[in-house]
Amino acid sequence: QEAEGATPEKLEFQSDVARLRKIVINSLYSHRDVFLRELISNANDAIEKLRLTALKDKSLVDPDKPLNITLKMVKDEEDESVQRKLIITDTGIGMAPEELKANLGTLAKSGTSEFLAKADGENAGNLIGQFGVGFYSSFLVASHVYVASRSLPTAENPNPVQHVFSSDAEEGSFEVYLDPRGNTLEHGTEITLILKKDAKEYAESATIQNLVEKHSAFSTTFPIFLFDRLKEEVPVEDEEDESAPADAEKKTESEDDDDAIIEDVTEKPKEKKMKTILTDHWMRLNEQPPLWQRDPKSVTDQEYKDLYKATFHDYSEPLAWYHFSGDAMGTAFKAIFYVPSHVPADFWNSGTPSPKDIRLLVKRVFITNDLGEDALPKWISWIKIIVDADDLPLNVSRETLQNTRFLRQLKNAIMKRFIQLMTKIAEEEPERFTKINEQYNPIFKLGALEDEKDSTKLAALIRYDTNTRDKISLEEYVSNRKKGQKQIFYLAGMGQRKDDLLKSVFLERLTARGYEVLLFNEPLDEILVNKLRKWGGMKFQDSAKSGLKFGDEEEDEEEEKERQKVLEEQYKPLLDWLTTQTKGIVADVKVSQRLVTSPCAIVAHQQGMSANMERLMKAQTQKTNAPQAEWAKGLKTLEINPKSPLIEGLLRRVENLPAEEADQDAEVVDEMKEVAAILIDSALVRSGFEVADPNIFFTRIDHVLRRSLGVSEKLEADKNVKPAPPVETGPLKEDDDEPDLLVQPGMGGMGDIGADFVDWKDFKAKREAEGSSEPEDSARPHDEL
Ligand SMILES: Nc1ncnc2c1ncn2[C@@H]1O[C@H](COP(=O)(O)OP(=O)(O)OP(=O)(O)O)[C@@H](O)[C@H]1O
Repeated sequence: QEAEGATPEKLEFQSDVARLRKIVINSLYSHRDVFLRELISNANDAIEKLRLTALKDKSLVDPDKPLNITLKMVKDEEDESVQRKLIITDTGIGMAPEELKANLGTLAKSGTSEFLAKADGENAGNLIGQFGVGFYSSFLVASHVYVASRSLPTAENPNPVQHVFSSDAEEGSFEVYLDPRGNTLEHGTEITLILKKDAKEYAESATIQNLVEKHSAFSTTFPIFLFDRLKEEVPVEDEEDESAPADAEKKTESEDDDDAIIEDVTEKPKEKKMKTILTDHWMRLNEQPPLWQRDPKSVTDQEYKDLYKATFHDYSEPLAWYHFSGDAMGTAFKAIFYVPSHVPADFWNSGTPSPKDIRLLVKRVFITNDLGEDALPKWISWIKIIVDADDLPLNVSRETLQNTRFLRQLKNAIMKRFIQLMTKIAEEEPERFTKINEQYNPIFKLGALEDEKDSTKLAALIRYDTNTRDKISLEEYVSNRKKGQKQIFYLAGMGQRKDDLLKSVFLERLTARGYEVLLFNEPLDEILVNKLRKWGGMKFQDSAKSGLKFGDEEEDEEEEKERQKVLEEQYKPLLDWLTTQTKGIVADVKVSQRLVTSPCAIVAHQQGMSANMERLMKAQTQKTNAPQAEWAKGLKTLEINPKSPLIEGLLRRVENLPAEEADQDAEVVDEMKEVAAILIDSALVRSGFEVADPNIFFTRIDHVLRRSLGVSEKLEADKNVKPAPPVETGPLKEDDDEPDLLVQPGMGGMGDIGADFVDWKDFKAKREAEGSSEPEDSARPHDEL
């Protein structure tokens, strides 16, 4: 009687699988070793799944059955033509027939479509390192793959039957059928690779041992056994016993009685007959205890890196790691955390972090990698950790775990160690730290903002560019302060390049005098200094705000005050006049002490909002604290540079105005007002603010340009344009092959765009009266656009 499912069901691979298999088979030849790592990793996952299921329902799994991975090679030493096989078996969760179809016949893996998209354009060989192609890598070495699998019993199916998935490397289809051998597996999966002719070495014990040691020693904490048939030379036992000394040769040295008779006994080399026998061994390959259980002194860097790659499926090397033991709530644990080569691409976009890379084990057994959203604060949620606790109850659920003080203490221990590690590297290995900092500088900023307790320690790790140096710490800034300097100067311009920041008006005097200024161009910079307020006893001072003090003012305070007084008197007419011109834009007009070359700048008050903050607020939300924000925005001063020829010129013009308004020439006054308005608007732009109405700003510039070119300010552009034809009725005519032209031959050019509406009929009549036969006149050249 034929059992159900015994007839093979032939199925086509999903098209993406077919593509992936092709890429794998064709282009990853030089990386084909990876197949074993991928299959062992799948086997480990399957056993971990089984272990977790068994924690919930013990009746499903026989506790006496071992959880392991076995590797077996099948070959005929005598006959090379016999195809060799490698069989990888796990006692994991197994797959039901529909899972065999779905998991191995379709692509559900997240990274694979990305792999496929990239693999089309690039050498896929380079990509394997980044992605790992899972099960399909079997086809790198196998011409045919059989996957026999038996799933765990369930309530609906208390006695699952073993099925086989079979697929040939050459075909785009696979078959799933009842295993004719019956249930050879208790539960789990057995993958038989029929090795290609050129992949014979994968049936050699030495090759397999070497590969497991290289790539998979850390992929699993479950034992990996290799079944090996060893040749051994053993003595032939059923030979007659020849152990008696062979013909002792008696040689009389002397016949003299006094002399002892020395017998020289030479044992004739005993020709023991040997024979070669084959012995079967199950050899444990990953015998070392898991790396985190070992003494850190006995672990090499390479081993740490290999563990990282195998555990977190990241093929780039970690930048740093830390291996430590600790105690949380009386539970001893061992842990290793890793700093990956990159912060995950979506880190800044994702709101609430849900760290997926804290692998919690209890007594070496994997429990979970989902410790919930609060497992770690956002700033460090990217870290990758292995924690092995000594005695948490094995069946802890995620919810219970989340509430344990164990987790809270663990979290604190990890953060503390991370900061310690970074601080140590920063102090002892500056070059290495520079590399880490390239990736993690914004993370340190976020940490300093988020973490109340260790804010200062994290801020000490931040590196800033300045107008005089690159990548310095706040500590280094403080030790480079000038005599008397009590402020840490900074200039903030979110998203601006360093070169642009260096050109800022606010740096003119500071740079000219040789003071160092921190350059901020990331969103968190200004927010962070507002939180820190001080560093090493020095206050942070925005160089674009009032209140800036060099600290040496006292030296020539009197002289300076006198100079300022003279200038203020000299410029009083201009200051007064500008005050009336700038109502509503700035609160004050002053003679500047900070400008060197620029004619003027807009400076925010100490309590006001810097240009950078204004932009930040605008980018985040338009409405936050609207009235306060508006008030803060108003706190600005226009500073004029008394040494600028432009300002001097304006002063002369103001001085020349007749005192009585009635006597003033209206045209001259308008012209001056326009110049003042442009000056203020450009000061706003130069200082990083936005002008209130860019259109008016450009109209004013237009006027000034006309004046300088001697073009009348009243003359308007010709607004006469061809209006659109009347509404078309009836069905739409198909376009013929004529090219689309933006402007028809003989029609208006630039001046037409955006001009006023002119009635179509009037226009047509006018053009006809002018004798135009447009638009057919294709001989005319096209107007320039
Ligand atoms: N030995 C196995 N036991 C049970 N299920 C398996 C086994 N090998 C593969 N599978 C199932 O087949 C699926 C596809 O495997 P594949 O190796 O292609 O991708 P993956 O393991 O999900 O991803 P990756 O290999 O990148 O980690 C797995 O997700 C798993 O459900």
